[in-house]
Amino acid sequence: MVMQTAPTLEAIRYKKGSLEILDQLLLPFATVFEQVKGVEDGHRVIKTMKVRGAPAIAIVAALSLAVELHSTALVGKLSTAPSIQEFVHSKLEYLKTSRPTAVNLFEAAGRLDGLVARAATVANATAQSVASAYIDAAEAMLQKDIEDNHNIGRFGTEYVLKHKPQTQAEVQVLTHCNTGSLATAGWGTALGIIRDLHASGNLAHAYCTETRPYNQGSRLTAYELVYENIPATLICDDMASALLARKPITAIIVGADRVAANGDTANKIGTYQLAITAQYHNVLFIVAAPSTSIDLLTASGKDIPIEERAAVEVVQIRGPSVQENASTTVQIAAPGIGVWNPAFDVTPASLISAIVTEKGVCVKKPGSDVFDLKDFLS
Ligand SMILES: CSC[C@H]1O[C@H](OP(=O)(O)O)[C@H](O)[C@@H]1O
Repeated sequence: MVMQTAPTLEAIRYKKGSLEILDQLLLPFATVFEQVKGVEDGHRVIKTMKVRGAPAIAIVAALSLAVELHSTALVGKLSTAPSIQEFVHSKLEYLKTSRPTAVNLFEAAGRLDGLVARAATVANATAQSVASAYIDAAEAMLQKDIEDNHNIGRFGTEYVLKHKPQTQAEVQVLTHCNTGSLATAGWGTALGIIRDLHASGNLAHAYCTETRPYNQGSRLTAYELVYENIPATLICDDMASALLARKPITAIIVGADRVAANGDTANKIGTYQLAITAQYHNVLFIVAAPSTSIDLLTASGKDIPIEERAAVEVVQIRGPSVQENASTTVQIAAPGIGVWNPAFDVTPASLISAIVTEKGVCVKKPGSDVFDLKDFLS
């Protein structure tokens, strides 16, 4: 473990052969980076949510295998192109079992698997050439994600400014969960739009929800907003409708873990009720995600697998520990109570105003209740 004293919003640190992730279980109480030495570590830090957020999960999974492949000992052991290909395939299959809902992990695994299969069949392919092809592609994901996020920010800002009510001189937004630098390679998706609105002088105020049970809002998004000096206020999840009734909120902007072909969107639990209240209050409801979050093979939201997590996340709450660089949990529910803890819900396309990606903004065709994402991506 590498201890850090200065706060940082860099959640993934990579250089060839070395990967470190910021342990998000300890934020905002301590900034501690943990080494990810290979696929076993990668799977564990994703499953335990030391790293989380759909794009970050995919990147850390891919880089954990890059680190393992970089080990010359391994390429020495697996001396042929087909043996490396089989090794990569089995490791990617294993990484896919870490968390089920965010499709970015499955998209990255499928793409890298195909790339390695092709690299293994070219003339004169060697173990080293196949390993290098994988490593180069995994490394490219870091830069591509940051570029995509900046484009999402730009397109999202344009959309909000074009569609905000004439009566609102200033933009005020509400966001849910954490979709910022901590959930991506950097900048963020929904939080990237909020950053862009702020950087371009168009944001009057941002509100973020606590996001129970895991508190990505109060622990992570609030931390990022404070760090960036963005004028912001934290609310409890059950205050959202009151906020929309009392304040001139321009838009609710959220991320996505998986967007079905018709636009139904799986995102952090609580997103669905925010979309309902947005429609009731005639507030824009915007989903922001890279195109890798769009799953054209899943027709609608009813086919999206929803992760259910452990009861401890609901009956306990995380706080600072007396011990430096640590956090602890406190029981907040009556012992013995039953718990249901779905990590995500599905917001129907009909409640979503626009889906903002790095390729542009997808809206519904006039008279339609759903999006045509196949057409949008073609
Ligand atoms: C840009 S990240 C998308 C997504 O990831 C979060 O889930 P989790 O913290 O459980 O990994 C949340 O649903 C965000 O909107």
